[in-house]
Amino acid sequence: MHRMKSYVRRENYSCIMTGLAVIGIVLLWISMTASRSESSSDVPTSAGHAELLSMHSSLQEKISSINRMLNENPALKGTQSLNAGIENALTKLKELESRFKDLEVQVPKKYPDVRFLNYKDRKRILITGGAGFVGSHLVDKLLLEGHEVIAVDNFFTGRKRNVEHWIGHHNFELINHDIVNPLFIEVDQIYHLASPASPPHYMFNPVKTIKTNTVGTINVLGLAKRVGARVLLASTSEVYGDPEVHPQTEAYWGHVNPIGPRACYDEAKRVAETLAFAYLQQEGVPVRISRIFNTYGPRMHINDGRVVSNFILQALQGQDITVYGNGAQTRSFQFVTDLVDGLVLLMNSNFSQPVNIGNPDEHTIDEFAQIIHGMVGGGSGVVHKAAVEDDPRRRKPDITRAREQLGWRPL
Ligand SMILES: O=c1ccn([C@@H]2O[C@H](COP(=O)(O)OP(=O)(O)O[C@H]3OC[C@@H](O)[C@H](O)[C@H]3O)[C@@H](O)[C@H]2O)c(=O)[nH]1
Repeated sequence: MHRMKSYVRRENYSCIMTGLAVIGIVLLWISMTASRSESSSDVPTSAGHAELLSMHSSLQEKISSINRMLNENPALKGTQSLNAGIENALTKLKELESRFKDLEVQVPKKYPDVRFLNYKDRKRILITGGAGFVGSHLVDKLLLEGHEVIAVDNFFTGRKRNVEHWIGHHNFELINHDIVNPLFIEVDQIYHLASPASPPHYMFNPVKTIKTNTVGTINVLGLAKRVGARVLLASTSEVYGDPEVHPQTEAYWGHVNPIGPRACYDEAKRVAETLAFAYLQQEGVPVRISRIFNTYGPRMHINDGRVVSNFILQALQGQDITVYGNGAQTRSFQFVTDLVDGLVLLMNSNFSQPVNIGNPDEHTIDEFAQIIHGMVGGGSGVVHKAAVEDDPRRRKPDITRAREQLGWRPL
């Protein structure tokens, strides 16, 4: 909950910061324009820069001469030569703006510092769904550790802005590709995360969700077989369905309605696990299977539709917090960087059985609504809406296996 508090504060803070940033950018632009003309001799010169500065000073001269003309003879206002002068100045101003844009692109980008790994330790790692909420945090971690990362995404729920801070970095590549189609690429490891994960998103196009998790998984496992890569499958706590065992251990087979609205995700992820095991047993592909429980953190989309972002958004906007059903259903939430640490530990372990990655700190959704309300404050009430069909009533991971096999637990 300590993590949750700082997350909520950060979300609140980021709204204010966005506004300040916009104002800042405008002020910065103005000050850059002014300071470049004032201190042209101090500015380091490149060909484009020097040209820009001379354009700028000639523009300034022109505007001063127009002003001089105006001051000396106000009767000139509206004459042909003055109009031509102003038009000329405006054209030059437009050119100047476009040169600024070009130069901005040329300014070398500052990237986060990445560790140096020698060629033996450095891996080429593919992340399907690499521009998504979890995928982008994994991109950060693996790049910072010094690996080469190729992120593949079809941008259905992923966003370029989640990884834009790495675009252009020599260790990073972003490919717009739908994993339902085969991919030919040489890699050492594959984190297979591609799939919508929020219930409203995966229910939006159930057939596509099934294809992504079945055909997409076959493509990933086939690729791993061809190039000898290791695969980590992002499975889910939803393979337990509406569980009759509590807390859920990996040995529990689950309780899923095969034709319910959640089946497109739950059953497709179950098939994905089956496929991973078949490729392990039949083809010897090294696989790792993570069963990911509810997760929250930065880069969750504002319209993600899951409970954490919905409640925070509603509370920030002073709207009623909408609890589906009676609010007695339970969940436990882990912070996204804990999850990503667990995924990397699992990938690099020798363990091929499924492993729960989640936080055992369980709360009812009603309690959770109160927690968010308490943190954000404001005038929101809590209202109960119709229950969601097949909504799991209790969910809490047993993480004994993760602790014993990986030495992992949420911080
Ligand atoms: O606005 C809301 C949203 C959700 N909820 C409730 O909050 C609980 C959690 O719902 P979420 O949509 O966040 O997530 P769910 O637990 O249903 O599914 C999630 O499970 C684990 C992951 O693998 C997936 O990311 C996702 O499928 C549910 O009981 C849901 O009915 C609300 O009461 N109000």
